[in-house]
Amino acid sequence: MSRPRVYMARKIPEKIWMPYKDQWDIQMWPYEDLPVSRTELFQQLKQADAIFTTLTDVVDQELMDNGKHLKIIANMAVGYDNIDVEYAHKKGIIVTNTPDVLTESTADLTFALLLAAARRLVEANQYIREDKWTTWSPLFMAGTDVHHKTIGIVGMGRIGEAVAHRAKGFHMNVLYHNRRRRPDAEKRIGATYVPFEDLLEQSDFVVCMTPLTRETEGLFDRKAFQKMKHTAIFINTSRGGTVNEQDLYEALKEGKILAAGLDVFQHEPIGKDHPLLQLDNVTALPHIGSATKDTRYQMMKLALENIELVLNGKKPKTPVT
Ligand SMILES: NC(=O)C1=CN([C@@H]2O[C@H](COP(=O)(O)OP(=O)(O)OC[C@H]3O[C@@H](n4cnc5c(N)ncnc54)[C@H](OP(=O)(O)O)[C@@H]3O)[C@@H](O)[C@H]2O)C=CC1
Ligand SMILES: O=CC(=O)O
Repeated sequence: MSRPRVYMARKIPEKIWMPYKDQWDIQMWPYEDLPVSRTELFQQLKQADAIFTTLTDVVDQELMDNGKHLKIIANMAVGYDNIDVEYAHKKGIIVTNTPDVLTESTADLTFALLLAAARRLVEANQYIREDKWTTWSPLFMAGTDVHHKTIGIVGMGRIGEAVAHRAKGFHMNVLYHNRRRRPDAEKRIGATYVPFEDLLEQSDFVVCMTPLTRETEGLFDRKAFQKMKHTAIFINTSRGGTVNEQDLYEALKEGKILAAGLDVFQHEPIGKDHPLLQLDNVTALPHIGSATKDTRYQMMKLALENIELVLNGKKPKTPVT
């Protein structure tokens, strides 16, 4: 009997896929630091029973129509906005993601970014490297306090709640907004549910932690930034598409808000000429929310476990429904 064909759209360490090498006919894109080309993915899909994707791989109708044997798309990410899930389901293709295993690492990074933006860590580091440090002075690199301030989390899901736990450690007042209230999380954390506009008006730190959907696309626009305090700091570790970047640029430039910490951008990767990088009050990271070795290995393993289950006719651990 022929082995199922599994296409890995990104090179991952051998130790992760080795356990499957006798069960599957594994084909792999040969580069770790370069996304698979669309042409290659299109070709590979003709024969693949399963594909392992990352968030850089757009899997749309045209590609799926080419996947005559395709049973599962296993995305190595909790977000799945790169995949047309509705169409996959119509065709009976299972889509899986990697929730939970990355929650704590992403919350750590989100809070680190919040601290870095508030206390101007990157700017200060750059200052010393450029040999500009001459003396201590009373308001030199003076930032914003985090402790005892109000944090507003838009998207109080798995990662949002983990961020809230960290905020509590800093004695912060936690507000949140979701489409649905979460009384369980309110009790666990001591968080308060508020309408979106109230969250914007009352928060010292506004953190976006929603998935990118039709509803959240461009959620943070001129109107939203205008509602925020002039002293507010905006943090985004969800997806760049939730923000209108032109509006954010103007809000930061005109002092409508104080600063931003961004791990994600509308079109990634961005280059050094990106308008937001011209502003000192932006702390920017290259989409590294879940980037610890342990977490990334767990994400890869979970994606492969999902493939194994589906190819063996079983339910995957973490299906996207
Ligand atoms: N920067 C990085 O490297 C990483 C980024 N991410 C991003 O973080 C996102 C969240 O992950 P995770 O916490 O696991 O996901 P969850 O699904 O657990 O949480 C998402 C939350 O967003 C809320 N939400 C959805 N739509 C809206 C809306 N229109 N308005 C307000 N709230 C909304 C949901 O509540 P409700 O349905 O009630 O509205 C839910 O509570 C991922 O989708 C991904 O895009 C994740 C990991 C790493
Ligand atoms: O952005 C990362 C993810 O897992 O989603």
